[in-house]
Amino acid sequence: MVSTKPVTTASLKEQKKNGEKIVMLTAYDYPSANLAEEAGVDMILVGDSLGMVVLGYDSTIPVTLDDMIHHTKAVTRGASRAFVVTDLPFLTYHGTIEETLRNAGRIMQEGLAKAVKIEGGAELAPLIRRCTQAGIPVVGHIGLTPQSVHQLGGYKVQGKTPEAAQKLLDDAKALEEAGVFALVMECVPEQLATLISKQLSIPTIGIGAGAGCDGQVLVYHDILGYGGGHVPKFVKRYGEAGAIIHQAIAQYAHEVRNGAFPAAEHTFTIKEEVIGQLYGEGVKQ
Ligand SMILES: Nc1nc(=O)c2c([nH]1)NC[C@@H]1CN(c3ccc(C(=O)N[C@@H](CCC(=O)O)C(=O)O)cc3)CN21
Ligand SMILES: CC(C)C(=O)C(=O)O
Ligand SMILES: [Mg+2]
Repeated sequence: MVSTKPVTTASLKEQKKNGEKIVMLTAYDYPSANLAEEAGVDMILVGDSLGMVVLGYDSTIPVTLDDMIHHTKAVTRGASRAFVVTDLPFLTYHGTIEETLRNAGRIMQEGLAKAVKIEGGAELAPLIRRCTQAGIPVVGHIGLTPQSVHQLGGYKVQGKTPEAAQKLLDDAKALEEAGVFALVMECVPEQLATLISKQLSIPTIGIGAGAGCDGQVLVYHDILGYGGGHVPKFVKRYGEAGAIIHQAIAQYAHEVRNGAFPAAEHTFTIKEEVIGQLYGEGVKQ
């Protein structure tokens, strides 16, 4: 039985304490948020992956704050129980703290998200403190951070060397200490993500980080088999929505062309005498 109580930062922490896995899924619009909510996900992420998944860019870098607000508005109209988190996009949290607060504030005031997510490690600690002091809940994101793809040299697994693994552990602890209420770990080896999850008291949410995290997140279109592009190895497909949609559109096109659509039940009529009168008056056909 899926609970109907709204998810909160406190209930998420409780889930970790009780060993109940946290389910997070991205959504980018009203119908996807509705479906995610009805299916009982705990958290919805309005990810900047929307740039690649629904806007057709080849990275998350072109995504703007206005794009994120636009999609967040649609998602929050479709979700009431699930906890909605929105990504701060590329370069919207690297200026002054005042600018960052204004940007995060717009996500919450205009988009009505309950929290923001930012990519990066210990260097973000002062910023996170200021956000949480201002009442803005923050989710951290370490490991593969797609906004740095051109520095990382591609979408690759992170934390494989002893130094890189130690840095991820140090970053995770620094982010917890700075006040993030949850931490996303992307493309991190399972043993390392498990160790980090055990050492933190806040929930960890993995994507390509193995089964030892406190929760999992995946991209909506990836689990549904809906959408083109490269699908990462960590994705499991739970549906074939793309194939279903393709088949339906092809059938529609076929029936328009052969006249099977529209049929009588899709058609409006008026009384014969009304149209007869018009014909009688010589209406042009
Ligand atoms: N549709 C979609 N799903 C995602 O999960 C996703 C996006 N888009 N866009 C933003 C980021 C980019 N992500 C990605 C993209 C590619 C790989 C990838 O190809 N990884 C390699 C692993 C390479 C290695 O072994 O180091 C793979 O084979 O999966 C991983 C994460 C995750 N995010
Ligand atoms: C893949 C998840 C963690 C994300 O940041 C996104 O969807 O943008
Ligand atoms: Mg993202």
